Amino acid sequence: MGIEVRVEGLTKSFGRQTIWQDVSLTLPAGEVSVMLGPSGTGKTVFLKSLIGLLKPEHGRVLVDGVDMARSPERDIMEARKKFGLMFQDGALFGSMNLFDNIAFPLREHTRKKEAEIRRIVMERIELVGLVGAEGKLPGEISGGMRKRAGLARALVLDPEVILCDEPDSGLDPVRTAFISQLLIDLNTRIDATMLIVTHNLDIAATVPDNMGMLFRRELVAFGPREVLLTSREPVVAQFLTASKAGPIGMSEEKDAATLAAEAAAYTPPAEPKALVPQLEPSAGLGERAAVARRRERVRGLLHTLPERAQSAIRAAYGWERSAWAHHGGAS
Ligand SMILES: Nc1ncnc2c1ncn2[C@@H]1O[C@H](COP(=O)(O)OP(=O)(O)OP(=O)(O)O)[C@@H](O)[C@H]1O
Repeated sequence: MGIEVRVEGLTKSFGRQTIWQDVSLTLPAGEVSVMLGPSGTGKTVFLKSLIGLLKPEHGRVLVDGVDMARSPERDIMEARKKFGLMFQDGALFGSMNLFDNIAFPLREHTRKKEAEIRRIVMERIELVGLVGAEGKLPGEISGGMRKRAGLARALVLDPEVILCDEPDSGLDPVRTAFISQLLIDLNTRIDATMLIVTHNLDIAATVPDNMGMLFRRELVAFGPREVLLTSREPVVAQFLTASKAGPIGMSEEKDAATLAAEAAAYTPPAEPKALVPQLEPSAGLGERAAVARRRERVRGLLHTLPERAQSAIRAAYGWERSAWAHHGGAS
């Protein structure tokens, strides 16, 4: 099973530019989470901070007892092996065929024999549906295939946490739907903790157990998917309905007063988008282990959530409000 990643009070700046500040959240073990946010809000910087490639000035990122921001570099390197990273463009070596690209981390970081490497690589190639393409160069395949190859490479070291940076970028809606299904199936098969950074509203609505949003140097919210999907917070509602009206504009450099005035003047649409069900694993894979764990976790924190989110969660799990009130918990 995947491991929990705990982020506490994280602040990252480049020179005098604060990217985000005081970000706290926990990626629950084995669950799928999505981080949304307009362009340039520091989502990629956040992913890099989680694995210790960038060093935030304040706060901690706790992974199995190691602080990825401040522990000795040797411990960070060791903890980084628990992560699998899927970059936007697949980050494949153009001169290597897919097999060698996917085998690369095994050859670089382990002393495994070639026969064992072949077994692992072919298993991952099958997992992402690329059997037959292993001899091709990245330049000879489609963007969607490159992403799947990037995902296969992220999987060879059996990661406990998988970070995906915009798995949909450059893909058409159909291929995006396939990659969404692949991510859910992957979570079903290996039960890893997953964080997906994306702008894609379909992925946001159908893939994650949990969702967060970065905007204007803050984490606007993070929690069970129902919290954001039912939110009336202007920034969240505008983003999730892809509306032009609201505090998010083309300009990245509005001042605080303009932003506050726009947020105050913004009325969220009368009805938020209807909640669509989360994707189920493909036939034959069984249920995600995360589902039962999440149900219990959410049961425990239900009373702390906004009323709209509570209603949506009760409806999704079939928890009766009256039973909840009478027995102090749902059955
Ligand atoms: N190494 C760096 N040095 C200085 N500034 C950086 C560095 N890396 C990122 N930034 C700045 O941090 C900000 C956030 O960048 P980031 O790529 O994380 O945004 P994002 O939310 O992932 O955007 P997008 O959705 O467009 O990919 C940008 O203003 C970028 O210029």
